[in-house]
Amino acid sequence: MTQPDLTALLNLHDMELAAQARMPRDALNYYASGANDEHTLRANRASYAAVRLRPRVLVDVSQIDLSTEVLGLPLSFPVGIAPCAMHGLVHPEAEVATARAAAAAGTLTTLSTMSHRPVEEVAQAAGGRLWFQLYLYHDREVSRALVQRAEAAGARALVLTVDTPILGRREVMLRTPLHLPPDLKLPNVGPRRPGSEHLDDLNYLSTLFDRSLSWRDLEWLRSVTRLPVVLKGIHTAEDAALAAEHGAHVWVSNHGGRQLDTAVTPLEALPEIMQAVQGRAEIYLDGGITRGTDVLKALALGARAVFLGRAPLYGLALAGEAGVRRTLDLLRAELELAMALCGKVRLADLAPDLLRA
Ligand SMILES: Cc1cc2nc3c(=O)[nH]c(=O)nc-3n(C[C@H](O)[C@H](O)[C@H](O)COP(=O)(O)O)c2cc1C
Ligand SMILES: CCCCC(=O)C(=O)O
Repeated sequence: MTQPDLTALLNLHDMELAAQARMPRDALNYYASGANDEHTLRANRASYAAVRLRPRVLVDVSQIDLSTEVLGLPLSFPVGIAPCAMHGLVHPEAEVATARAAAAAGTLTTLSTMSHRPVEEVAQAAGGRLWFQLYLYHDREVSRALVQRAEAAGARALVLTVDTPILGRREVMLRTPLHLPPDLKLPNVGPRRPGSEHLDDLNYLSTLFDRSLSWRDLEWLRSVTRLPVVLKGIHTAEDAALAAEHGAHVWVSNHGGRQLDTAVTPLEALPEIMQAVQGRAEIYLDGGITRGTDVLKALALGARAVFLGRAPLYGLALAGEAGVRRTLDLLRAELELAMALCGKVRLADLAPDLLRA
């Protein structure tokens, strides 16, 4: 297929529609779907639109600084890439292209355990701008080896996903199951189905995850790594407080509406979480971000940075590294414009008073 004219795609919605028109049906279903009735999937996006801004005027906005830091890593703007499985379904360079684009944009990628490229190769492409997402296996020795590989490769944090003891019920995928190409291996995944040459389906993969995972296992994780730990999939003040007590950072997320349908949206959950954590941990957020004003609202409520799940995948499907770069550049430009129109010149100026109560 010919390369699309990226300059004609003016925003992340345009990118999404253009990508969807080119993607194989089963991959599209896998990327786009949410759980059950997809209420949370839709609500994630709608919750940004429902919040109104209170812009200030007559502020000198001739210089706008979008830079920040996450766990000590400087970012050129507060938007990173969330871990998504299997980038190879839509582009041969897979996670390597995504990591290169993020690094070139001065931000970071979170590599999924379920990636098509090995963590060592992606770490090299990411030039140090890499976090590693962990699904914990029943077999702790397999997980220990994976954690140590990620650490040795140069990942700067471990993102333990805590909202997926069992895969959510994505009914679109039950109707059209994802065909996992046997030639695409998952090089960070340990055990294979006995007697099988390849990892055949998502539900089988999810049976490798340890459903008994609990707060106690954080001690174990600490015993095998010195990297900072971020818990991804926190929805409540109670769990955010526990995360902080366990010395972990907090990634507010409902897994892009793919796990528990009708779960609270990240923007709704953020205020109680900020209140509970009281600065003891860094707070990030993902889910439904497609506009610069979405980023602005999450930061105004206290998130240090936000992450994109599906949007970079659509960029990747369209044009590999250049497509992911376009996704990030569009959002950066929108954020800068939104800051200017709100009379804000640095991220530290963003506070809840920017939003109508
Ligand atoms: C196709 C796909 C695969 C995903 N794979 C993972 C994964 O392997 N690990 C994980 O923690 N989250 C995974 N997620 C969830 C994302 O990290 C993120 O939480 C979510 O996509 C954010 O919502 P957004 O897509 O609306 O930006 C996946 C999401 C999608 C869409
Ligand atoms: C078993 C793979 C899970 C990947 C994932 O987290 C998702 O599809 O949302």
